[in-house]
Amino acid sequence: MAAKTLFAIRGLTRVFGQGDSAVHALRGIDLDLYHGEVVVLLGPSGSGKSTLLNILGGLDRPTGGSVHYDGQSLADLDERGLTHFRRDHVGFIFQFYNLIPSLTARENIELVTDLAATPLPVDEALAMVGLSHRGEHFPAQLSGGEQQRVAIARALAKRPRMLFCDEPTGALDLRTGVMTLEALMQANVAFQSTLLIVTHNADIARLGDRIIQFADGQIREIIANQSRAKPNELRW
Ligand SMILES: Nc1ncnc2c1ncn2[C@@H]1O[C@H](COP(=O)(O)OP(=O)(O)OP(=O)(O)O)[C@@H](O)[C@H]1O
Repeated sequence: MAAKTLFAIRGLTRVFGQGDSAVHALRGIDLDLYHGEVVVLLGPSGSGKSTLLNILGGLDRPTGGSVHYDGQSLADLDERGLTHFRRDHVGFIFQFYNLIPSLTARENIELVTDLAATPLPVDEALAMVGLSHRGEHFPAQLSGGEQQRVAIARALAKRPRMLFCDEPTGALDLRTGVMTLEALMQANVAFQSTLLIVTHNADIARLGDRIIQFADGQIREIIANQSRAKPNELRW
């Protein structure tokens, strides 16, 4: 059976600014993302990776082309519709964890579970990332890797169909990076969440079902990976 398309992206462009100072961040992207797959996006700094994630996640709008999510054109959604799309279907993981410092790990996750349609209980989300014992701690009392896992628990708690991960291990060492990636892969296994992982780290690409090589706002190559590596097999 053919894989179900979650995102259909056609002729996508994004230009920042105008005239001589215009930056063509995306120069015509055609891509399908399939339900339940893990896609790794590799490319040099400034090649447009974050711009693509922001548009797919409903945080930014394209200059041209189209994005359909499960058949729905994102361009047809008003701001309220985009907010619902983000809230109900997608999770974001960034390099710097974006936790609210004055809230405990549990309270940071509750921010999401209070709004989501069918949330995971907070304790289950914490358990999935191996932090059951840390729910009452504040971000400043947690290591970088632990903070990132709280951020992942927060994203997982909405059982997202799509998880966008922008350099999720960029600030972490190997050991904590591996734990972080294992937490992400849990979402893929437990909820069949589609993962789109942006990284500079070519070794992380081995986790993907497909590896997309980006350059200068365009897709240069898409490589299908027949034997996905496990996070604990990676080295960097
Ligand atoms: N809001 C903005 N205004 C103007 N230019 C922007 C804006 N956002 C991104 N750009 C430009 O668009 C291009 C693509 O940026 P983007 O952040 O998508 O690249 P990236 O591949 O994610 O880079 P990195 O790996 O360094 O995060 C860059 O030249 C960047 O300077």
